[in-house]
Amino acid sequence: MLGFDFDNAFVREMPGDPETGPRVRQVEGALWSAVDPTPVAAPRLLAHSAEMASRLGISEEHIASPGFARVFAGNELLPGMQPFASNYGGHQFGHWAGQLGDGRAISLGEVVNAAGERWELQLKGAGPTPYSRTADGRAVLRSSIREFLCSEAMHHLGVPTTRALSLVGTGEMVVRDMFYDGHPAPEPGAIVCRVAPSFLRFGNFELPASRGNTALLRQLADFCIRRDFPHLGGAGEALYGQWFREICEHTAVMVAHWMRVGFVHGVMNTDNMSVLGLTIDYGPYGWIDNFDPDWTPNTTDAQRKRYRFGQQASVAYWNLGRLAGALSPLFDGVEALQAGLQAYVDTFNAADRDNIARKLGLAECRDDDVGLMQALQTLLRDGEVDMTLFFRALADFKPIGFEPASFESGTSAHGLFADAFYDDAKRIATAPAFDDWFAIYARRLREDGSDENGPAATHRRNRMRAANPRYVLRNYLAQQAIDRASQGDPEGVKELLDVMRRPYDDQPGREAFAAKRPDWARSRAGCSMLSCSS
Ligand SMILES: Nc1ncnc2c1ncn2[C@@H]1O[C@H](COP(=O)(O)OP(=O)(O)OP(=O)(O)O)[C@@H](O)[C@H]1O
Ligand SMILES: [Mg+2]
Repeated sequence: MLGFDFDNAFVREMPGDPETGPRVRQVEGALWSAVDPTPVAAPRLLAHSAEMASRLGISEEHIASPGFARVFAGNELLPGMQPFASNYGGHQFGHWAGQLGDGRAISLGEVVNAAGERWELQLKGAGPTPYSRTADGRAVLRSSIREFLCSEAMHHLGVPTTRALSLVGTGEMVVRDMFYDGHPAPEPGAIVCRVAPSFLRFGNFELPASRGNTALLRQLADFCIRRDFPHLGGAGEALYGQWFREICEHTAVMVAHWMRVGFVHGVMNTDNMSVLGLTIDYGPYGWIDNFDPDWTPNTTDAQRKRYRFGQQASVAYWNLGRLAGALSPLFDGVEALQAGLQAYVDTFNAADRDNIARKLGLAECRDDDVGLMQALQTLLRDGEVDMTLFFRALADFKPIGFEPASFESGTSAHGLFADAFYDDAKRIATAPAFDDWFAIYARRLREDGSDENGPAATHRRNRMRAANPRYVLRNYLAQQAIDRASQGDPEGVKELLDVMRRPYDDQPGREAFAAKRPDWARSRAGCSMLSCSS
């Protein structure tokens, strides 16, 4: 019926909790607990990803049937499904938090599709588990819409990510104190089915390590290598070393993509870091509007801004350090772990340079170009310039015949970028500095042999447009879709998803989705500030 078989390797091969059901508890010596989703009152499919469905071999006809909504609300299990919550710990905001685990995520099973790909299906918001602690195991519609949309938007942007298959309304209300200010209120509930080859997180390894259970740690590491890194060869420490190195490299590539597209994860705790280097846990994330490396959308982190945009590469390194510590019982010395961390640095730097070359339209990134990008970023920050609009427009900059001062006087370059500024006074104040920068940039492009309208310029523009998206999931766009869905109309979610399917293409008639943040959204909840309460 669904066109796939289940092959539940994790629960088959890894030790599980002897107790089943959702009683809250510490679970020692086991990596997962069997627990069923709690049925909901009135499942209703609000949106789905056609790409993910077809990848799994699920037909559109099946998606439209009531059975689909029931299964992906957790009301019905298909043959072969073995629901479980996984047991993990984590460092939250720099501190070891002990056992956390899937408190509201319940995996249904591992699918192997017709192409032989393995995809784990996981419901987020499916009800209480042994790891729910004091919370309810549910998720609200607004946060589920955000997770659903961003998972797919990131995929289409080329950023490694967990995917989303479906968004199902539960027909039940969930009480949340959105700003932790003593005003709890009921909100509609929803469940996302997310999909990934593996949901293993750094925290899955940290927890057995923190309890001194090296045998369990080793069992999990061996399993992860076997299932999720089958291409790695060798044995023993050499194999573990290669594996850790790949985790580091994948993490570096992921964060470099975040920096390229202006994504701020918002809560990079080690329990939210995937060993496959997939973006996971779309909670209080946000997108950069005006370029500001110090910005974080997460209101819980507003004071220290640990997870601000410009800090993400360092935080990922710190997180990998925690993972290295957890894995250290598998190693005699520290060299292999240190080499892995160094591989993170090297991979990130190489990816960052690649970003510079592609975003600026250079054939390659020379040492001086790193400074050129840094100077530009300072200007973008000082001038309060929209990151997405600016880089997109940069492809149309004409280096030949560019005269300094034209930026200020309103000809040439200026016209291209005028729309990217949020503040007129700042635009005027930074105009001379932008002029200087464009003069250097124009010279640099001419050195690269860019012609005005010939094939070299076309090639450069196409390359830039493939690195600098026209459409990103701006915070206010997601909020508008949420507002509509909260009134009972999910069409806004579907339309936004459709726009985000082709983020690098100009889509005539959809200019509004590329518009910079409107004034009303500057300080509105959900648009520039996101609560962890989800
Ligand atoms: N409503 C909830 N009910 C039960 N547990 C929750 C709830 N919200 C969060 N948790 C748990 O709190 C911990 C940290 O939460 P965090 O916000 O990082 O994750 P999350 O958004 O629930 O999910 P994930 O990381 O699976 O995407 C996790 O163990 C998570 O399962
Ligand atoms: Mg989480």
